[in-house]
Amino acid sequence: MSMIAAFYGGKSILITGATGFMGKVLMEKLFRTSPDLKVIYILVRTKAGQTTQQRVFQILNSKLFEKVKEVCPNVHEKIRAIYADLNQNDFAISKEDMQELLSCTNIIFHCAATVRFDDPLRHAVQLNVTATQQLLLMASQMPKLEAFIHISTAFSNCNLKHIDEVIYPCPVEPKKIIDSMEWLDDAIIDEITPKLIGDRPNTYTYTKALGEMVVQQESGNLNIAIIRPSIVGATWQEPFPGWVDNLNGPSGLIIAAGKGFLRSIRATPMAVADLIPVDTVVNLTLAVGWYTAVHRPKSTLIYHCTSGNFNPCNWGKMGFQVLATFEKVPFERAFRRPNADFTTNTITSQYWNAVSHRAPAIIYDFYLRLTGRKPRMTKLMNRLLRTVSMLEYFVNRSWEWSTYNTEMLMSELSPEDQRVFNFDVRQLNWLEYIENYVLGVKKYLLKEDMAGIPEAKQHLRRLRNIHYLFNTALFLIAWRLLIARSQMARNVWFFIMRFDFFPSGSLQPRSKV
Ligand SMILES: CCCCCCCCCCCCCCCCCCCCCCCCCCCC(=O)SCCNC(=O)CCNC(=O)[C@H](O)C(C)(C)COP(=O)(O)OP(=O)(O)OC[C@H]1O[C@@H](n2cnc3c(N)ncnc32)[C@H](O)[C@@H]1OP(=O)(O)O
Ligand SMILES: NC(=O)C1=CN([C@@H]2O[C@H](COP(=O)(O)OP(=O)(O)OC[C@H]3O[C@@H](n4cnc5c(N)ncnc54)[C@H](OP(=O)(O)O)[C@@H]3O)[C@@H](O)[C@H]2O)C=CC1
Repeated sequence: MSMIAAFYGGKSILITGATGFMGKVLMEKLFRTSPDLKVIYILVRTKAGQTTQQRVFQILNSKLFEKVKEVCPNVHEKIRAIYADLNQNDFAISKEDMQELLSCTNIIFHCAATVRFDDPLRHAVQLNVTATQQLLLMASQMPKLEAFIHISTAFSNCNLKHIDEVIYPCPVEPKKIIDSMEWLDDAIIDEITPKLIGDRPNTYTYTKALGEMVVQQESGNLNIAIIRPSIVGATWQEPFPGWVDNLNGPSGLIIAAGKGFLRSIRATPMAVADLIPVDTVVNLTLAVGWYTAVHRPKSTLIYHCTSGNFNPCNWGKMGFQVLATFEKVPFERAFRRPNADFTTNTITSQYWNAVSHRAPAIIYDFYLRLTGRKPRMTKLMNRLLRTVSMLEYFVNRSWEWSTYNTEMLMSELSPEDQRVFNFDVRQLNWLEYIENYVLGVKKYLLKEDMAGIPEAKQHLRRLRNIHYLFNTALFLIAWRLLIARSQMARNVWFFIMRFDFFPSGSLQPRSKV
């Protein structure tokens, strides 16, 4: 019997960010392994015209939850969606709901965050720092609370090369930052943002670091742990391989490369690609929840959930396998044949951006205009290049994360728990994982049917022929222009013709046998 699964039985669990990528997998695993849990409270806002209930309904009726419905048929009754907006005071939670949360919650998993790299500092602070502070305040009023698990990121200190399982202080105290956001206007905040984030690449990593400081400073008597995942990717094993539902991290780039938009990216092939499957992160999170509540460590423990030091894979190997998978299972209606490559310096990268990204987009838009349609490719390409430029920081560096606490926890688990809540990435086969990832992107993100593969292959063959035709035409035009203008080119041309059409040493045409 799994001790961890048994621990969550009968518990009331509060999850923030349950509608997000990681939150959904966390809920799924909890229901599947501990169907006798009492209730999962989730803080949900309304979005895209959907009420909180409609959002929950959609999640529970998705493919991800198919297995859950078999083991926990009354899952609808065990999930309690509470309207909340983490940007508001007291999260805009009603008094009754707040009362219930304060009096019943046993465990908190705080997953909600803004993960956008380009968020204005004010918004990123509000969600990643102030909301964390407010949630801690709520937690301190929960008499039954056994553990508070905060999800951070392994990149909160990406300005360092070697990162230990400790909290590194930022120069300006989070409280001062929170206060200043209240009275500074947006223009001034924008001006001071680069100074505040210092050598971090974006507001996301900076505010996640501030969030950790808040957790440390406001922990009081709470049992707290922090989990720092690296780049979270599709599921490895559970509930099935390859599940993914958003474009963050590599997923968006896999689509862009598979559809033929992305042809080149400035990346270091030998740099470690520290990807971690989302189900691995969730297994560690649940194990940490159990350990923190049961063993009550004296201080806040930080767990690195990374793959690099256990089972390293580099971007070169990963990119190669992504391309190999496109050969077997191409995406439908590609713009160009998938043929992306890595460049290692800024000048070649700019060259390829002009030749392989911007020029084809302009030509295609010209064609759209000629055929009376609205041009859109240049806009799309600009957006893609902006996204790529934001991710480049992470594909041109390697980091080392110490994993002492994660390894300690692994050794504390019973063999059954090590199996059910497996977070040992040494067992992960990267080539198989990447193949399933690409397949998952095709099935769950692009919603493409496997039956369409022959047609997709046919489309790629057509694109290849157009490519050859286009190149041949381009060559002939260039050559014709050259011959018209240069005597030397004419001489070379006649020299070649002579060899091709006349036997050596004679001026008689070669007989065609
Ligand atoms: C040696 C041999 C080599 C062999 C060959 C090599 C071949 C190469 C093959 C290449 C194949 C690719 C394989 C892998 C490549 C490497 C991948 C590298 C990824 C590295 C990621 C590192 C991130 C790690 C950071 C830390 C981790 C975390 O803690 S946080 C989680 C990560 N967070 C994010 O990823 C958020 C990023 N996103 C954003 O910040 C924003 O979305 C944005 C700024 C990127 C865009 O903002 P904008 O306002 O312009 O757009 P938005 O409204 O958000 O969306 C507009 C449209 O764009 C789509 N979109 C959104 N995000 C992405 C994305 N990440 N990629 C692509 N597209 C995206 C979005 O859906 C919108 O579309 P429409 O709705 O159609 O308009
Ligand atoms: N994905 C990754 O690669 C990594 C993620 N992490 C961390 O893991 C955690 C989960 O990330 P992930 O699941 O990928 O992120 P997602 O963007 O998929 O999910 C974010 C969640 O936060 C919720 N949220 C955002 N703003 C609000 C708000 N104002 N009120 C209520 N809820 C809000 C979102 O709700 P809604 O659906 O309404 O938008 C969503 O449920 C984050 O803390 C992130 O920093 C760490 C390392 C890597």
